[in-house]
Order: sequence, then structure tokens, then C-alpha cells
Amino acid sequence: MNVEISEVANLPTKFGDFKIQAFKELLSNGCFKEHLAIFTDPIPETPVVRVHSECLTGDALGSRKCDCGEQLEFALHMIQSQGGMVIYLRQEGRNIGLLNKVNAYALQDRGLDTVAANHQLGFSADERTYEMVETILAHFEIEKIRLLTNNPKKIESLEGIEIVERLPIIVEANPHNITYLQTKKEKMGHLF
Ligand SMILES: Nc1nc2c(ncn2[C@@H]2O[C@H](COP(=O)(O)OP(=O)(O)OP(=O)(O)O)[C@@H](O)[C@H]2O)c(=O)[nH]1
Ligand SMILES: [Zn+2]
Repeated sequence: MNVEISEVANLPTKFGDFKIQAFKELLSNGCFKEHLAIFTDPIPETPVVRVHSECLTGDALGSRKCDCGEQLEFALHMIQSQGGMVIYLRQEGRNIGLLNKVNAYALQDRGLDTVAANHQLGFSADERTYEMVETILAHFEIEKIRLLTNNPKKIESLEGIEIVERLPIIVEANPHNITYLQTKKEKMGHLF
């Protein structure tokens, strides 16, 4: 994997002080994706790690259609107190991209659920990959982690990494995301 790595910089946040480092993944077609590691100093030997996939609408705009923004805040809060890292991967919309995700939302407005909408657009329910996680953890010489997730498929996909513990990520449902959360549980096997 061809990756360009930035320097480490300070990132003070409302959750406390973190360090930040960017990882630019150079793709074979000349395109690139820029990912982030946001971490405490020091990083414990077996850190809490959150592998978070980009959700512009949830993370930055406060969308109530999903639980992403609240999950990110939960993760930053816990990692600030226990030590560890958020790996922020730029795979928007479970890696179908922002434009396709908005089209999926339009289909959801017409009654399809989050999985059916992806299928209608010609995608699988989840198009994400996690190779970058191994690259980033190897960069920090992290060999084992406590993974913050409810998603068993994410645990399977991280097969090269020793996950000593799964920590649940708990956020409250709201009337707008309750069906989305139910679909994640029933169709995608999420552990709630
Ligand atoms: N295609 C699509 N992507 C969505 C939708 N809602 C959220 N996402 C994307 O889903 C990703 C987050 O995935 P989730 O399934 O919420 O959570 P997860 O990371 O698989 O599992 P956890 O670790 O338990 O949070 C982000 O990339 C979001 O942009 C949707 O309705 N359609
Ligand atoms: Zn989201």
C-alpha cells in the first residue's frame, strides 16, 4: 500500500487534548483518500480503538438519520479517559460515496430501508474495507486492541489484528434513526 504520512500535530478538542496524524492512501488510478488517526499521548499498550467510517451528514451536520455523530462523540470521550485512538476512515456511506448515499437517502424517503436502498443502487449493503487499519496500527507499533464496535462484520474484517476485547458503543435512539438501527440489527447483525 502506497501511503504518505504527515507529521504529528496537537488537536485540542471539547473532549480534551489529542494528537492527530494524517495518512494519505495513494490509489492506483491516481486518486487518493486521506485518513486520520486521532490519539492520546501516551497510547496505552492495549489501547481502546474506534474504527470510524466517515459520515459527513452525521459527523459534521448533526443528522439524526443515523447514529454516527453520537458514536464518534462517545468514542472520543471514552478514548480521552482511557487512552487510545480513533481511526477515521474516509469511506463515506459505507464506501459508496456521498452522492450515492444521498441517492440512498432519497430511496429511504420513499420507504426502502438502508440495506434495500444500497441494493437498489447496485451496491452491496456494505462496501467498506479495512486494510488501512492494519497500516495505521503497524505505524504506531500497536499489536493488540480493545475495539469499540457493535458490528461483528468489522471484527471479522480486522482478522490480521488481535482484538482482545470488544467494547460496545452505546448511543440513544431517536424517532428518525430507530428504523435504521433496527435494520442494522436485523439485516447486518449488529449487536445492540
Ligand atoms: N449507504 C449508506 N451508508 C450509510 C447510511 N447511514 C450511514 N451510513 C454510513 O455508514 C457508515 C457507518 O456505519 P454504521 O453501520 O453506522 O456503523 P459501523 O461502523 O458498521 O458499526 P459500529 O462500529 O458498531 O458503529 C458511515 O460511513 C456512514 O456514512 C445509509 O443509510 N446508507
Ligand atoms: Zn451516519
